[in-house]
Amino acid sequence: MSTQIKIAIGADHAGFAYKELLRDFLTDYEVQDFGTYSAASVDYPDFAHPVASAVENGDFNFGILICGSANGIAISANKHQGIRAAICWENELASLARMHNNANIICIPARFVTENLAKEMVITFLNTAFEGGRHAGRVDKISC
Ligand SMILES: O=C(CO)[C@H](O)[C@H](O)[C@H](O)COP(=O)(O)O
Repeated sequence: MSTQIKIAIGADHAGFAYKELLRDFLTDYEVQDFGTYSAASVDYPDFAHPVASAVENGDFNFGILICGSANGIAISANKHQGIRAAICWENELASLARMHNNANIICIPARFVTENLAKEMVITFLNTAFEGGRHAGRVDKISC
């Protein structure tokens, strides 16, 4: 059952509409909204860091972050030791981010993907397992 999976979601103003959409779409999951709560201009690190911390400390299984390009949120989230945040703009990338990188946050570029693709990528991300094997040692080497 996917109901026990806890997801932290956050966005800046560029990702606000997609954040609202995805939060309401993920009815089978326990989702906590870390903001932003309007389309007013904000700074993406103010939302990326709380989501990353919440995943890093184990309170949430996965994070979803959304901004315009996804670069700012990914750069911010990946400052956290326990975070592997992957920018995805095709469904296969969402799958590979889990299978090969054991990514725990999906970063979505709202200005470059459709709403339907964002939904599809999130479902793929949440339902794809890490393959381990040859990828496990590589993932272990990421931390420095
Ligand atoms: O990654 C980003 C910044 O590095 C995001 O795309 C932001 O959403 C973007 O920079 C916001 O731009 P705006 O012109 O202030 O709307």
